[in-house]
Amino acid sequence: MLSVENVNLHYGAAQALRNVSITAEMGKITCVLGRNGVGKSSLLRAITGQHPVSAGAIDFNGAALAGMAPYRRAKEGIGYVPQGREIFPLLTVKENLETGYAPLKRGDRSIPEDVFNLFPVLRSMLGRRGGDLSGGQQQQLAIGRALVTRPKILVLDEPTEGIQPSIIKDIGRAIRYLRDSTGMAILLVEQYLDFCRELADHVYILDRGAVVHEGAAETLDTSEARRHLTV
Ligand SMILES: Nc1ncnc2c1ncn2[C@@H]1O[C@H](COP(=O)(O)OP(=O)(O)OP(=O)(O)O)[C@@H](O)[C@H]1O
Repeated sequence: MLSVENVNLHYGAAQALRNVSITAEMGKITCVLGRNGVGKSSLLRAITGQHPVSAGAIDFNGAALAGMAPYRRAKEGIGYVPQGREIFPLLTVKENLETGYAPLKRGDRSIPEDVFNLFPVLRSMLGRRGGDLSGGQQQQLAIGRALVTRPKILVLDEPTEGIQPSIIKDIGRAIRYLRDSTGMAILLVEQYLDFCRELADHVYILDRGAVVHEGAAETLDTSEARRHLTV
């Protein structure tokens, strides 16, 4: 289980997270909803080690993460799919996937078959440059690359952003499959309410850097959620 407890995060004098506490359980999909600029990416940066926290604790399966370098967190099993995909445009699809080998021992360095079963387009495009892929294909590649690291928790930053509906469906199917077949934890930040409601087991709403709602997905009050998602 991932546990974020009373975390504050600052950019200089500006506070982006205020006393944020969330948990993401193994075998469950946890979704953090919020509109632009409320701190969703900052929360994931705190979890993956891209930005230091100013207060609070982050634990994953008993290991304290705060202060740990991002590559060490990857070794602990934190797989990250960043906002905007961050694909290497001049590397091939295969090479992009192989960048996920970095936290693995030499003997474990292979691309799991699941990556191609979930996203068959990646197999057919292995020799193409990342930059030649469509946005949806790049999103699938970014998820595939995170899966190469053999994560115990997959952390995704707005995977539906700018993606066409058919690929959003594929990504939803993949996330559900990963929860059900591997028992990994999945933590998703989103502003797409319907995607989140269909997939999530547990939902948080973030507003102005603070958690303003927490509960089981089936009890989510959609009109309250919409209120927090509109400017
Ligand atoms: N590197 C930075 N330096 C200064 N302020 C930042 C930085 N990154 C984010 N912020 C500010 O912190 C706040 C939270 O940003 P964050 O990116 O976490 O929000 P978000 O919910 O992920 O939004 P989006 O959906 O637009 O990515 C915003 O006010 C943003 O302007």
